[in-house]
Amino acid sequence: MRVDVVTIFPDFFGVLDVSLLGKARAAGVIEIGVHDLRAHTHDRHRTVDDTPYGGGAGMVMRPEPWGEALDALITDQTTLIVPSPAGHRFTQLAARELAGKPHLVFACGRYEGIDQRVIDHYSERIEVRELSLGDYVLNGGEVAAMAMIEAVGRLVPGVVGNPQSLDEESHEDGLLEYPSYTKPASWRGHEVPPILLSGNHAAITAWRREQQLDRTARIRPDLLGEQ
Ligand SMILES: Nc1cc(-c2ccc3ccn(Cc4ccc(CN5CCCCC5)cc4)c3c2)n[nH]1
Repeated sequence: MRVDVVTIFPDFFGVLDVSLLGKARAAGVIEIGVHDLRAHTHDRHRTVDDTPYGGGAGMVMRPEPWGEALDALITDQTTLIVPSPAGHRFTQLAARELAGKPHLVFACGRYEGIDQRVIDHYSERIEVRELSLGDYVLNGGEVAAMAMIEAVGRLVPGVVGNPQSLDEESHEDGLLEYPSYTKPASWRGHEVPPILLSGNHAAITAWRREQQLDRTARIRPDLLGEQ
């Protein structure tokens, strides 16, 4: 898989070299390119924003630099992802879908967002997904893109050491995960649930499923309704 990111803060993505994805990059499983949007401006002040038509607070990102930057990256194999507070909710299902794509390009906006015509233009040519990380407003798309790149990247075969662990984690089966414990068996008066020390794997599996259902009902009843 190849991932390209366009942003006015390219240094923000330096951390990808040290995280789990750093190993994936080194292994050649994932290629990540980070591109400075300002390299596609041609005025003295390298302007990427301007005032909104129709008035309103803040500034909007100009379409021309985006068009030049994205034209240099996009092919018919590309899925363009535009983080946005007004996007579809990014979920584990979306992460799984995106993990199967050959090429992702993340357009990280700032200010009050990107001129809508950029999304409209590329939607005529390739798959474009406006995706929200959650119901809160960030200052730009970079944090959202970083989260999405990590959630997607870890699902790409060869990135995570133990693929089975991916099957047992939260949201993979639509439920929250069961609680986990490790040594010591007793810690500050807190004991590990005895079932987990029993060696009875059928009973342990049943207990873990019950914990998933109980936790999901308590903490995320919406997930049960959506199933
Ligand atoms: N899940 C999530 C993703 C983001 C996200 C993603 C990308 C960008 C690019 C810019 N921002 C900041 C911002 C601030 C305020 C608004 C609202 N404003 C209302 C009036 C009309 C204009 C727009 C929109 C964008 C971004 C924020 N936040 N949260």
